[in-house]
Amino acid sequence: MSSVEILSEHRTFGGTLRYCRHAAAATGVPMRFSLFLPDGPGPFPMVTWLSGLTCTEENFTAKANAYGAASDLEIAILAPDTSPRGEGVADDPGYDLGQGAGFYVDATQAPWKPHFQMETYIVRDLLEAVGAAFPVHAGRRGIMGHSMGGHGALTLALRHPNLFKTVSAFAPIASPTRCPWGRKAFEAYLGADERRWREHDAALLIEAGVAKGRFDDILVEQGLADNFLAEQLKPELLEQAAKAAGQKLTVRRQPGYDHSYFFIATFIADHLAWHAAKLRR
Ligand SMILES: N[C@@H](CCC(=O)N[C@@H](CSC=O)C(=O)NCC(=O)O)C(=O)O
Repeated sequence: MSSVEILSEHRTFGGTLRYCRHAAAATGVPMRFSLFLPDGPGPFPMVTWLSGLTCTEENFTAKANAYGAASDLEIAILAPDTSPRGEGVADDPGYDLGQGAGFYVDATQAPWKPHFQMETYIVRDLLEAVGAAFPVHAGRRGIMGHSMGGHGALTLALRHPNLFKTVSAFAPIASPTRCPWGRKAFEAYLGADERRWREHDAALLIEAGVAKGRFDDILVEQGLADNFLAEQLKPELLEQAAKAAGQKLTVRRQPGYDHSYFFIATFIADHLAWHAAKLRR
């Protein structure tokens, strides 16, 4: 179990936002995360937010406008970095691979394998470290994310039964095996055998019935002015998969909204309320 170092602490919306660092066995390098806790003894239900390409643990804290709602709803929000970082950690000149683009999978291929173990990092090291250091409820966890992080939220929830009770996503990469961002990352991290890719594809997992009996609904928010919608995101693939599997999935399409945190900030309170209501049951 790793200990958590608090790097800074900020009062906000009647709660406390902390930036933290801890040693993580999976990635082999120190990892950073942010955690918002409402005031009070807890233990609080906790929603984990997974950010998208190019993000750190700071994009959500600065831009999502989430903490007023989180305070009112008395839920914690955990937001990790999107990859291992630092000297000695592999990288790529592209914004969509390497540092800042971990895709929430465990890499099996060189040069990524030694540190890019983001799935195990999130579901084991991060949740254990936060659970040991802060008053959060292990049985009341939700997960959500944006774009690459929407793919991460959906696939981690689907692949790890009993870890998360609720899952939602903003403009998620619905089917990474069928879009350029996903295909590039999966080939690099998981290798050329596309059968391994399918295990990390939210639409294919839903179609295979993995969500049935576990999630009474899955909520997806999608802006219709999102530049990445047609080529990278494809929410219709989630809808087709859910229909085929008899899984309830709600896609809310929002005219005029783009891919940015302005879109996220507009609808984050709705998602937090949706998670909070289910996590309280
Ligand atoms: N820089 C790239 C696009 C990068 C981008 O849009 N990143 C999004 C997530 S995209 C999918 O995972 C993001 O959240 N950026 C951070 C922010 O604060 O907005 C390009 O130029 O196309």
